[in-house]
Amino acid sequence: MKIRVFESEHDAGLYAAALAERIVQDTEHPVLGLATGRTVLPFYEALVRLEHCGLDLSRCITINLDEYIGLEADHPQSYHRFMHEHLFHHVHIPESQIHIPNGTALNLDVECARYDEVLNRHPIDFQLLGIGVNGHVGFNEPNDLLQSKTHVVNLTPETITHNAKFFPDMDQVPKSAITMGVQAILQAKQIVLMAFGEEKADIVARAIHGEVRTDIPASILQLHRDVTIVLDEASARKLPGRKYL
Ligand SMILES: N[C@@H]1[C@@H](O)[C@H](O)[C@@H](COP(=O)(O)O)O[C@@H]1O
Repeated sequence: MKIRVFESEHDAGLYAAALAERIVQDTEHPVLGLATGRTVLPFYEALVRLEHCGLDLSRCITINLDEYIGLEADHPQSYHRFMHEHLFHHVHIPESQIHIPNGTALNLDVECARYDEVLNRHPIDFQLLGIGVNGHVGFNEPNDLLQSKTHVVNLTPETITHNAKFFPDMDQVPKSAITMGVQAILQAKQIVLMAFGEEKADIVARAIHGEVRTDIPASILQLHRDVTIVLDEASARKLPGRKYL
């Protein structure tokens, strides 16, 4: 695992986007596995700037990690909306090359199988990840086991509470989601996990340096041969050898 610590989220985003840029330039039909969340915003800002400076993203196929169940695509908190607002509206990736799970599919089992087909056709070259404060990646929540395939997941009370601040009241906070499983994540050629802020310091240290455990899903990344962890000082402060700020 490579660990890179930056002074600002902006610089971290530039670095992570430069890693994606290299893959995009070197691959005929690059497949980008994409994530949502506040943490990855500097990555998308940097990627949009790179495109404006000439990087050709039109050959990219994008596959998002997850989506809430029950939110329409245009709901302000849907991951569809997030991705269009922060990336797809600003770059030239054809809509037909964009893949996000459909959280309003009538048959969610069929939707999960459809998504796995997409993943089989397009193995991921570059997988961007954030990390939940409980160690989840995508919405692979802490559990006794980790599911390999795309699946429906009941969000943990911790995740629901964490998300509540984005919704007007508790009733509207999604309680379940569709998420890619750990197989497609681990099969990505290269993985970049970003984390910022004091609240992630503990889980980052446990995921990177602790045991590989299903109750810390991100720890499974220790098994992958090409993972870069992109941090700021605050999220890195509990890593061995770093001074407390
Ligand atoms: N499903 C997403 C994850 O993919 C993301 O990593 C996490 C962290 O979000 P943030 O970056 O806002 O802390 O949020 C959600 O739970």
